[in-house]
This record gives sequence, structure tokens and C-alpha cells, in this order.
Amino acid sequence: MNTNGIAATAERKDLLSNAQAENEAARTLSKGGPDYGVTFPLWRAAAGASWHDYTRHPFVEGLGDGTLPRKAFMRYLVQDYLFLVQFSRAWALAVTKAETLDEMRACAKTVHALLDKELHLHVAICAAEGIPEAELFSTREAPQNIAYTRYVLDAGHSGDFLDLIAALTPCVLGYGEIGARLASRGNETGYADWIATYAASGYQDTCRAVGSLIDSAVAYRLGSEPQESPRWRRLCNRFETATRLEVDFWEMGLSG
Ligand SMILES: Cc1ncc(CN)c(N)n1
Repeated sequence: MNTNGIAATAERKDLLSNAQAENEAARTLSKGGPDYGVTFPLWRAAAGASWHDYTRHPFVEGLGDGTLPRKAFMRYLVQDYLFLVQFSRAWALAVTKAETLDEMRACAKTVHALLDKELHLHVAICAAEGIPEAELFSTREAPQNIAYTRYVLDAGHSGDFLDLIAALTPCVLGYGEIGARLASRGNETGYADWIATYAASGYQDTCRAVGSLIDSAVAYRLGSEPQESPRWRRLCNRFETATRLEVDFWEMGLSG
């Protein structure tokens, strides 16, 4: 096969995987939204307007309709590469804070998903824009990036497994929700690869696994009525703080 043939096959594969992601997302949304367990919807509801501000942020809407300036996207993406490096460390910390082997396995799988799957998107897009990975790795972190990632790491160092998981949840599941919603619109924009990554079955499987990890971790430590626990409010607060830090992260992309 000549190079044109290879490129055409690769392009067709891309189109197919984008179409599959859109179909999956449409099926998910027709069920009433992504189903990531029972604890996540409670924390999301407790976060109130902050959740809406995060998942419906102008940056997100710009990704969905293609109006987001490329400069803003690249500023975000370079920082997000560094973000994912720190988040991998935070999920690795969760492995050491876990109390069961199932929890350790679930957290280790998430480390793998971040380092060996999600980061590829960033490396590939940046390479296409002429930014090599070594340059990404040595970029200076934006203050919003430091604030968010170090908040989560501190939640893990100063608290227990649940404190850490509550701070990690908006990141994983928020993007799952955003990816599914944007893909269901079916717009062909310059950000289709980004949207397809978070709507794809691989990422949605991670979201479902994390949703079920949260449910079992909460039941293991707080029993069958977790909302009655004195810890519940603090966990909701951690989730909401991380959600607001997600909003600041989008703002960082739009700044400058
Ligand atoms: C800031 C941020 N939040 C969440 C994700 C999805 N893992 C991400 N890549 N970046």
C-alpha cells in the first residue's frame, strides 16, 4: 500500500472511532447521563452551581462548537500534560493509601490509564504542533495548575483514602461527562480528537471503574448510610473545592 493508502486507512479508522464514540455517547445520554455509581451523583449535587460552572464552562462550549481559539487550547493542553503527570502521582499515592487489594488494583489501573493512554493525546497533538515531549515536560507550571494538583496531593498526604478520592473524582468523572455530552452533539470540529478521547469506551470504562471504586470505598469505611457520617460534609467539601479548581484551570486556558 502506498503512503496515500496508509493515510486514507488511518483517516477512516479515526472517522470510525469518532463515530463509535458518538454513538456510545448518544446511548449513554438517552439513559439520562453517564452512570458512574451512586456516590458521585450525590457529591455532584452537593457541589451545586460549581459543577455546572466546570462542565459547562465557555472553554468547554468552545471545544464543542469549535470556536475555542487554538492558542487557548494549546496553552491548556501543555499545562494539562503537566497536570496529568502530577495526577498520576496522586493516583499512585492512592495505591499506598488503599486498604484492600481491590482498591490497590483499581488505583494502579488508573495510573496506567493516565500515563499510558490519556497522555498520548497530549503528546500527539503537541508533536503535530511542533512541541516535543521534552519541551512539554520542562514547561513551567501555571499557578492554577500548582494550586489544583498540590491541593489534591495534600488531601492524600494529610487525609485518608476517602479524602484523596473525593479530591480526585471531579477530574476523572467530569471529563467523562463532558466528553459524552459533546460527542452526542456530533459536531465535526477541530477538537474532535480531544472529544473522542473522553467519550471513547476506554475512558468511559475508567469512569465506571472509578465510580464503583468510590462506592465500595465509601461503604467499606462509612457503612451503608454514609450521608449520616460526620465525615460526609468534609468529603463533599473536598469534591467541591476540586471542582472549583477545575473551573480555574479552564480560566487559565482562556487567559492571556
Ligand atoms: C485539568 C484536568 N481535569 C481532568 C482531566 C481528565 N483526566 C484532565 N485531563 N485535566
